[in-house]
Amino acid sequence: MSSDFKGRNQENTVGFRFAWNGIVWVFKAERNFRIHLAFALLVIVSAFLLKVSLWEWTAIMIIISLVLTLEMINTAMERLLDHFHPEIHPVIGSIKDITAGAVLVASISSVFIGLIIFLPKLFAL
Ligand SMILES: Nc1ncnc2c1ncn2[C@@H]1O[C@H](COP(=O)(O)OP(=O)(O)OP(=O)(O)O)[C@@H](O)[C@H]1O
Repeated sequence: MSSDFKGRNQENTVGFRFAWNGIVWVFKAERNFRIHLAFALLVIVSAFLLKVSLWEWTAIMIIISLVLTLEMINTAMERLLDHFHPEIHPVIGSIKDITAGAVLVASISSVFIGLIIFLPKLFAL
């Protein structure tokens, strides 16, 4: 194995560790993230039990990752704004409202996707 390859491999491992630390940080700090994650796990277990199709799995995984990703970006944005501009300002308020709104849009979509996939299966039980 070339030293260049080993070096790059090590860099990737370290980069992955930093990214993992970011996920752990949000998990510890953000109650909303923990709530979304708990719902995601519930949905994944239900999907296994109700034997959803491949396409239904795809929709579930896409919407779960979208909600969690947006929650992380929302948290990062809040920290960034609080760090660089701790004072009250309408523009800061609107940016925070917009990123929180993005999480809400994805969360509402996730509820609709959940109803579309799970309701017919629950009625068929
Ligand atoms: N510096 C500010 N200037 C103006 N409005 C602000 C400011 N900071 C927060 N706000 C308003 O308060 C709301 C909540 O902001 P905050 O930073 O407390 O988020 P949060 O309640 O921790 O959100 P989350 O529950 O997503 O973590 C924002 O959406 C915004 O409307």
